[in-house]
Amino acid sequence: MNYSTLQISFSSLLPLLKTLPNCSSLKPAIQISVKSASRRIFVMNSSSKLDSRSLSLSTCQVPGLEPEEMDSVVEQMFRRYSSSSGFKRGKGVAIVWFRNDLRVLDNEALYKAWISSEAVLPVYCVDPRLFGSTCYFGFPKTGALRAQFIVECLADLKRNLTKRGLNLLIQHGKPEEILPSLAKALGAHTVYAQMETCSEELYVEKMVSKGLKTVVLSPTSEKSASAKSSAARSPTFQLVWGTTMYHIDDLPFDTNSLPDVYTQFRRSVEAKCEIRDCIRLPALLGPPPSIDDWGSVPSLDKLGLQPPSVVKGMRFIGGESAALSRIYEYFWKKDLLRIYKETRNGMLGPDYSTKFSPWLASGSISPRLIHEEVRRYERKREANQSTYWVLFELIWRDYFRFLSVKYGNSLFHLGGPRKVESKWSQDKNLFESWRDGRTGYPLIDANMKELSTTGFMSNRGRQIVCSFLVRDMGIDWRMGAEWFETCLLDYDPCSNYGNWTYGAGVGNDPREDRYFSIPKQAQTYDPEGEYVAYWLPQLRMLPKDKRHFPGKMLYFEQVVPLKFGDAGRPQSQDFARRKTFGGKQAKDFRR
Ligand SMILES: Cc1cc2nc3c(=O)[nH]c(=O)nc-3n(C[C@H](O)[C@H](O)[C@H](O)COP(=O)(O)OP(=O)(O)OC[C@H]3O[C@@H](n4cnc5c(N)ncnc54)[C@H](O)[C@@H]3O)c2cc1C
Repeated sequence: MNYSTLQISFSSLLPLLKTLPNCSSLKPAIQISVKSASRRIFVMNSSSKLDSRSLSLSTCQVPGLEPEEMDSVVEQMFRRYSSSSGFKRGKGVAIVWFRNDLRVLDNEALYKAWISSEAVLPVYCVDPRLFGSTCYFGFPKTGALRAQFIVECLADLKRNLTKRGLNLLIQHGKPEEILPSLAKALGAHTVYAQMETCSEELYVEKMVSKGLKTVVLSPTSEKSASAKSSAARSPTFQLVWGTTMYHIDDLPFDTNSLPDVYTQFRRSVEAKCEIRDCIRLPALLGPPPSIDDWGSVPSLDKLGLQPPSVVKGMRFIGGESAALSRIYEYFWKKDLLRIYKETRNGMLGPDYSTKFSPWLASGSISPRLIHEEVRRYERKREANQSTYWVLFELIWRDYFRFLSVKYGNSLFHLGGPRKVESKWSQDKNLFESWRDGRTGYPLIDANMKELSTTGFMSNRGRQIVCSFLVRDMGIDWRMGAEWFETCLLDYDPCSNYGNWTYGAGVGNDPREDRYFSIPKQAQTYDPEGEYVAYWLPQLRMLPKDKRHFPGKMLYFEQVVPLKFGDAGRPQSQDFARRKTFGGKQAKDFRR
């Protein structure tokens, strides 16, 4: 029997849908999988037991809500996280430069811009450098899947700002050229933005700040906030902290003395800091200054990328509306928060973990809003280890962000924060077999195929493929980290490079140096081989206990002949490293 997946784009369906009643609020990215033999529409139900015979067909949308349900969730959430009280406002025009904070709710930069002015101009710059190449190995800096996700985030941000009486100006080019010229044209007194911590982003901030200093605002300009002052001045550049759950100013230590052990960090912040409430803005923020051309959300073609299509696995929808809907779906509708701690190490389907990371990385949702929702859930339903554990994981995210402040560029260097000297290979063939999912180890290959097909991989999968690349293959960990940078929807420099340095044993904490044995991981986390059979259909015909060890007959020859000892460790930990060492070392020039 032949199966096929039929992907129907929204634009091709739109003329037809418009003729139907009650379809005015349909959203893009509707994906329908059709089982061609029976014409039965198959939509993967994440909470049902996954049947690997049908799994080759299934694509599921995250969040899995219907458009009407999503609209009503977003409306409710916007009401809950907005303020009804009056605010005293400033004068003139302020600009908000959106970067990795593509949201309206709990956005302090937007709040400060609004409160300090009579008119706010929200701006996003499509910076060509984000679509260049990675630093050492020249992979695409932003792969098509993440680009698509960001484009959807921008479309949603524009919609949500418009609903609040504002709009989003989208311009193509470098922020250091766009923002000063906008500030000059509008006489804006301040440019607000969310603060970043890694050097590529800091470099752009520095250039923006330099550019703004060259702008001279006329003291008599009515648009200027300080019209009363007689001295000519430049627009101010104000950076606002906003990426973490705990605010950097509330930490009980200076970031230079951040504990090097996660547990010490966590215990200390839990005991001594409060998580701030979300910032609440009124429902109406407009009108914005008058702009002739607001620009449009870029197409993937315009970014020089092929539009991707997710034919299997999870298809994440970008934007704040989708993020709020996912919280509702995961916490309230499916009640999965209650069991997160037991399910979080899964690998298959949308519901074993929250899947918040792509929205957190793009800033479509703030961790503080997730925190408030967890507390609300605890009050309304129950507090248990699972509700706590989501916060526990978000503290890991905070920790990697603060570590990037403490350790700076060493996070990207071969020796990592501890400047560990070890020899790595850059064997192209080995690396490509890992990247393309051709190592001959189903658990590795399935995970790598999921990554390139969907832009997502579970935390369990990430730890396993990282360990395999660096410990079994002995490959330069930065090759893996840069490939993740290309592919991940949730790519975040701090979490990505922080986790890779841990995986490679060069992180700040020497005790975080773990080897993941493939047989043991397979037995514990995919005992029936469902996950590998989903991504590698050729394994489906095998009995479940053979799917992880198919031998050469059905599968690629294994590229690294591991000799597993009793504990599932290779007999010599340095086996692969010695065998493959000899590749050219990359020059350590990153960032
Ligand atoms: C090699 C490697 C690379 C990684 N690269 C990234 C990355 O670029 N961006 C990214 O967001 N995460 C990264 N992670 C962390 C983690 O794998 C993902 O955050 C998680 O899988 C996302 O799925 P989720 O949202 O369902 O997580 P959940 O299990 O539901 O956790 C909730 C949230 O906690 C945070 N979190 C959980 N685990 C971690 C962790 N180990 N480090 C930092 N934050 C964590 C995430 O924000 C996540 O959304 C990486 C992990 C490894 C081992």
